[in-house]
Amino acid sequence: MVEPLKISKESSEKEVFRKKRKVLAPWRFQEGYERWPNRNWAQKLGDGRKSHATNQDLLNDILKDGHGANNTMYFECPNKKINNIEGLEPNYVNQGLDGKVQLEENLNSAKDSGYSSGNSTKPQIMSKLYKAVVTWRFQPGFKRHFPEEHKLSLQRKHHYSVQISASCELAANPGLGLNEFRSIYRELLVEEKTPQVSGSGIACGRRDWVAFRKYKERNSYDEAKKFIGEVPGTRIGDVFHLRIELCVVGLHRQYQSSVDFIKREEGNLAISVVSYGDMGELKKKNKIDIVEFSGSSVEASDVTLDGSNLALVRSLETKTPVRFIYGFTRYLTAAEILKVKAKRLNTYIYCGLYTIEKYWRKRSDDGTHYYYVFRLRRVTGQADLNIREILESRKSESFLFPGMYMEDLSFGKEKVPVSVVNFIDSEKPPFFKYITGLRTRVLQDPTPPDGCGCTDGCSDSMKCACVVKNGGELPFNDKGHIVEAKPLVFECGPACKCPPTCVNRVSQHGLKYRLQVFKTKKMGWGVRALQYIPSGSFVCEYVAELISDQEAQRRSNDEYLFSIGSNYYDEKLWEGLKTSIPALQKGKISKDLEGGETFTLDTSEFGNFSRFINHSCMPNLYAQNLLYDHDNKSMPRIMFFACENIQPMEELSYHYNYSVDQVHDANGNVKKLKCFCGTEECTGWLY
Ligand SMILES: C[S@@+](CC[C@H](N)C(=O)[O-])C[C@H]1O[C@@H](n2cnc3c(N)ncnc32)[C@H](O)[C@@H]1O
Repeated sequence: MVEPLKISKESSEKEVFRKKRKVLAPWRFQEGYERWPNRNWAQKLGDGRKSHATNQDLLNDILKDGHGANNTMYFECPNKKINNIEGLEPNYVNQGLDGKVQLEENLNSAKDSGYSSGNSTKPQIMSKLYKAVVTWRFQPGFKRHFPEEHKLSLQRKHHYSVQISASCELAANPGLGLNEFRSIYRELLVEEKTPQVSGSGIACGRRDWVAFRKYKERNSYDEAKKFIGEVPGTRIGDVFHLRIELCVVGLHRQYQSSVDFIKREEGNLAISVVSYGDMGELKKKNKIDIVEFSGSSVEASDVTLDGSNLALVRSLETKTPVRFIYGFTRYLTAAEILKVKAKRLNTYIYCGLYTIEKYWRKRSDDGTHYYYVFRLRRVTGQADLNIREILESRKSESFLFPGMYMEDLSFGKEKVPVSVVNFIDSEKPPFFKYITGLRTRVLQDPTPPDGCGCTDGCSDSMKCACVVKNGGELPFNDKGHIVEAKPLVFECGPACKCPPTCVNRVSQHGLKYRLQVFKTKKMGWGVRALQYIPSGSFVCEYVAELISDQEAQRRSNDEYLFSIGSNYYDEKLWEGLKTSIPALQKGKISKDLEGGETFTLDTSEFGNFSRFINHSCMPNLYAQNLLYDHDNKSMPRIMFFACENIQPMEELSYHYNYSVDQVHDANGNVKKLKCFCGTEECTGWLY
């Protein structure tokens, strides 16, 4: 038996403060149901923070309230056997971490750190506690809510301001418009299905068309605004990969026709042409001073000039300069097809202004029809252009093949692949071992949960033992959405007689939504939804290595620690919610919690994609304590449920629940980290 470790007054204050701050919020969420934050609760939290001038005040307050009575920290009991239970990673023992080695490791590190059984008041202890940098990590947290109308009005405001600034700047620099268009297009590229947009004459379903439609909706795009000669903001050598980009920047405003024109009283005047070249031929001669453009074909008997041919002839007659854009086609490799979701890639290069010198009628090779050929000469004095170099460097393609793309971060371990994209740079996600079940050596002797005996459904609150454990109410509705946040949810488990389809088995079936890990601009990697996720849906588990808090203190990387703790008994935190969970009623404190031992999940080395979910001050997920395969209440699983409807491409986030000025570095100095969640509610700091 390892003696309990008594800790210094200062550390016990910290411990108690930590417990006090583990807050779960009293909000309910159902599909489509939103509500304002519980003001009393928010007020209480605010008051709580303000009224405790020192931790000692807070400590006294808590002790008076009867909370935080377990101020004794226990040393991890090292010599218990390791159990494998369903859902837990089975091979941990095989990795050389058997109980004996661990016992020695613990004893050595205890000596190193100044810990010893029954004697922990040495000053070194605090430095060791500080060493792990945070006194508490991100935790099951709270969520402030805004009604849908409020969020919509925020979006509209945001949208409006984008529209204004974009259109003002666009006039001066059409390139800005191109960037915006490309980012819309890239977003569509990473979605698996192209959203359908109906509308006038646009062939729906093509990502480029859909992106253009969205771009036009956001900007005051004037299709009729056409330039003769140079187009402000464009330069010779500009490269494009989508025909529609030429429309966006104004070089060529015809979606499909190769000749763009301007209307004049005397008839249309050609102002730009897009000519498809043979890359092999061009690479050989690399000369663009004189080019030939094949106009539209005509019947053999027809000698009249009309349409685009006539417009080109008028430009010849009036010596109107014509913009010449060369188009080349490249067939993509299998890997590239995956990224661009097309078999060919066109490259359009703006070559400058040309004048049309002459034209003639030519018979097609098969002799069935005629077409007009126009010879164009490049206007002298324009910038040189090396088309070959542009095509060979493929630098311009980087916006389509940026950074990296990975089909499945889990390498088939998840039921639904989790893709990875990086449009910011070429960095790959940091290495970690992907696991889908908790990895642990601290979960010993798990009390097997009392299974229910239901064979005809688990919704009967009188009959189903698991429903009874949940206070007589099923935690999920008939769509499998959680009804409200609870201190702890019990799902049916391995010992239950009900089938896997049971209504009380929701989070144990793994991932079902398409999600994507992506590189954010300011917060490193993040996770986003690729499809709509209704409020209340189970999204994912924080799958990690489960370690004791003491072990967490020893770990040098604190970026991926999630303190699970146990806040079930803090009734104040559950005000307004039904907390009639029998196992959590006073007087029924289980043996798991008697010692007050608390645990942490660490995903720095082992974990799933949830390690990349960032913090937000206005999150769309919340962390729910949940048990199904064991009964140890000090080690609940952390399950993320959607606390609002999540739209495709929306970043997933939860509230890390840190407290400003409560995070310390190895020397005990307060550490600070700015928050970049960018929401209306942002407090500016993560901690
Ligand atoms: C669990 S990790 C989240 C994934 C992380 N972005 C990454 O690239 O691995 C937590 C770390 O992400 C960063 N982070 C998460 N949310 C943030 C936010 N709202 N603002 C700034 N940084 C954030 C911080 O560096 C934090 O320590």
